[in-house]
Amino acid sequence: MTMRLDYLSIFPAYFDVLDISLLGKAAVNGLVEVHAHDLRDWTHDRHRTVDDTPCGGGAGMVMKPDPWGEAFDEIIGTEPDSSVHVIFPSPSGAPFTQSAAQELSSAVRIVFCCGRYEGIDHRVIDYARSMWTVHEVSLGDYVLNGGEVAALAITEAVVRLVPGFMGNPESLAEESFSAGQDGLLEYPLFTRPVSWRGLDVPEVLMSGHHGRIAKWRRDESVRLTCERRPDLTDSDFGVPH
Ligand SMILES: N#Cc1c(-c2ccc3ccn(Cc4ccncc4)c3c2)n[nH]c1N
Repeated sequence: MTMRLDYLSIFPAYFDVLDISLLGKAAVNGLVEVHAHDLRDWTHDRHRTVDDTPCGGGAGMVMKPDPWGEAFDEIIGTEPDSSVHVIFPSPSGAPFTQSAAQELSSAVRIVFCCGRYEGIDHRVIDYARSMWTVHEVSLGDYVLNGGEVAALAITEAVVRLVPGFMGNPESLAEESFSAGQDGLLEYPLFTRPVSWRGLDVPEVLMSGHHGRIAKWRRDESVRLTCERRPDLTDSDFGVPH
């Protein structure tokens, strides 16, 4: 099954990068199909205007609904279809999580609506909700200038989970935030040389004792999670007091 990804933006060139690396390979393998669109193609004035002043006053500009609606009609269609997932990156969106990425990895179609300025006229989101499955999501508690970077990050998080994308799917199970990791942060990683600039690989990892190695890794995941992400520790994870 091919996942179709559409990107609506006034800077469609942001998505040229999707031709590179694994994502490019996935497109070649037919796993994903990428289409980037310039929202200004659905404007009709000489200046190709996509924004206007906010109703009720306030700073900045708001993206007009008309170009979005016409782009939706052409790109997605005019009939409701809950199998189409429409993603609006937004600073006021719900935090995007690994479980959301997991859910979206089985979608047949995802449309990213990348706003700029102060944001998109809310009626665009309301209209989209009446037609498709809509996700208003945020990457995190910091401010970006638009939705494109978020769309790229979400794309990578989702597509890497599509069956057949990763050469070794087993590696997914041990990553931070993966279900296989019990929601813990990933343990520290080491490779050769065993000694590097006076720094050595922990002896336990060279012991060949799989039980001890597994315990060290679990303990390190719990330690790191307690230190850096207490919000993820909804239990003691058997932390020794
Ligand atoms: N996802 C996500 C985001 C964004 C984001 C996303 C879309 C748009 C469209 C326009 N802007 C600029 C803007 C608008 C209003 N307030 C502040 C900045 C965006 C920011 N910022 N921070 C995140 N984690």
